[in-house]
Amino acid sequence: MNTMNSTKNILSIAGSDPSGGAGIQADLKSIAAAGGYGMAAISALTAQNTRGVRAVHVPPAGFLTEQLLAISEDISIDAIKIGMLANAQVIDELGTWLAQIRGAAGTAVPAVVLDPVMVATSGDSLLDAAADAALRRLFVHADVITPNIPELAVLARSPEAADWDSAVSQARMLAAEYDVLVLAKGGHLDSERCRDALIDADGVLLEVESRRHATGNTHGTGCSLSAALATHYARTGNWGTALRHAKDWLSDAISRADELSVGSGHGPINHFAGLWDGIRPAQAHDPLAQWWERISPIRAGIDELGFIRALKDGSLAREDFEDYLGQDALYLRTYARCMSRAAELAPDTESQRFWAASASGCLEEELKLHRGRLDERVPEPSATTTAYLNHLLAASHDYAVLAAALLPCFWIYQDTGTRLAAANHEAHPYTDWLATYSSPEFDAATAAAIDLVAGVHAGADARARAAMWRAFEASSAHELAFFAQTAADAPGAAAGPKRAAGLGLAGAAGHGEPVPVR
Ligand SMILES: Nc1ncnc2c1ncn2[C@@H]1O[C@H](COP(=O)(O)OP(=O)(O)OP(=O)(O)O)[C@@H](O)[C@H]1O
Ligand SMILES: Cc1ncc(COP(=O)(O)O)c(N)n1
Repeated sequence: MNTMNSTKNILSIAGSDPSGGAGIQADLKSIAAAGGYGMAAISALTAQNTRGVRAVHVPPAGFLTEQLLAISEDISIDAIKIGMLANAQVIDELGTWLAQIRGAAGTAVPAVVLDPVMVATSGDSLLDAAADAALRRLFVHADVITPNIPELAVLARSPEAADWDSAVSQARMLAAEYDVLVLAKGGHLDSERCRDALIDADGVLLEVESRRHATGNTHGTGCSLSAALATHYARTGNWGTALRHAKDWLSDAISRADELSVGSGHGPINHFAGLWDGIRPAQAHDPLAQWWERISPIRAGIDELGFIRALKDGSLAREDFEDYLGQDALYLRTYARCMSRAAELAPDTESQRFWAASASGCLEEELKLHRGRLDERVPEPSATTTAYLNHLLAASHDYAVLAAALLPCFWIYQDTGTRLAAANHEAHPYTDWLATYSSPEFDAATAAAIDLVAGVHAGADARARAAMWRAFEASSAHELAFFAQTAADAPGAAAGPKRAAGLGLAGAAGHGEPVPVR
């Protein structure tokens, strides 16, 4: 028994998301991030990841009651967050338990935030269509309900709100019908700012807003917001204050979602970004690890390319592979020149040797591989290849910037190659190519290049560091565009070597005149 603890006990009643981004997993993280003690009673099991929901298993509804009673007979509950409920039976079991604990004499009544989860971000249904009436019966036990725009429309029996004013008026109707506070959320609207408002029958009580962060990693934002709201309410006793805290934290967690690297679909938000700043000083002081995290959307984009997937499973058309190798051969010639230039500019012998050896190795080994496959045919450089090479040549005036610009070719190839190599086998049509980029020698060269750039970064001033990051990021975007330039990813593009990536990679493709590559 713990009597000295003023920490609030928060119970999440929700579904499980094994990938950790939504459901009880998101709730427990959000509760902890908000300073609460988290508990979880599981209403349903999902098999899902960042790409979608594959299956749902709902345990017998009575077992939810078993879990709830085990908690409420022992532990004082300060607030409850309710999420996915799956079907009417589960909802009714929960309603019975809520009526019991909210009506019990002599105990404090826990606040209840109900997130009426109906459909996942991926579009998969998480609530039986027949459960609508049961869900509405549950509202009597809730203090706040937090529907998103489509859920609000279903509950208000109206067409989906296309603007904020319509969302507010639907929320107001709902608040009046069920005598409950409604948190209207603008995440699904097509607006620059993300507005949310706490609304009762008379109108808006409080509106909060944040910048709309440019990320696809918003899986579980609704779960996280409602769990944080319940926790902050238990701590402060004020819905307005609780919403302000929850929204500020959520906005930060969304803005730093891309620092995580979880899955290739809609990834989770970064629940502990603020906390980790304090307890992961090594990470915070490892700038190259931060660069690597910051380009995670680019890396995810490469993994998703049709070219990479076809290369992995061996289904890539030979013509596409040869188109790619042709561009790569052109690229490597100038890349080797740029490494020679880095050797020339290098401030110490060791760095000079590294770049010179890499330039030589690049010409000997990689062009040998290409010649074997390309039969000495050398194509014209594509606009995408040209743009990447122009970027490297433009960086060649400054050693620090050039070193940073050269790094993604090592690092991204090594990283992508490691995953491609896992699919390699003797009969793979591109087996020698896959083997080259996943060799221990290439791993060692990549590690040496990272160390070398980290050393340059450590000795650079703030301005030079910013320029290094920009060069690294731009090269990474060029890597993505380079991989994306085959027919596998640009089916509508004109055939031939000039086809540019059709992926909206503005700034990374199609600029400038061809560079002298020979
Ligand atoms: N890109 C974004 N940038 C900033 N805030 C966002 C973004 N997307 C959503 N939000 C915020 O996240 C919260 C949840 O919003 P949303 O309307 O998407 O609910 P939801 O659909 O229930 O969430 P989800 O289904 O993604 O878990 C709201 O506070 C919303 O304003
Ligand atoms: C178990 C569970 N609960 C809720 C959601 C909704 O979250 P999102 O809309 O972000 O997919 C989910 N996907 N899984």
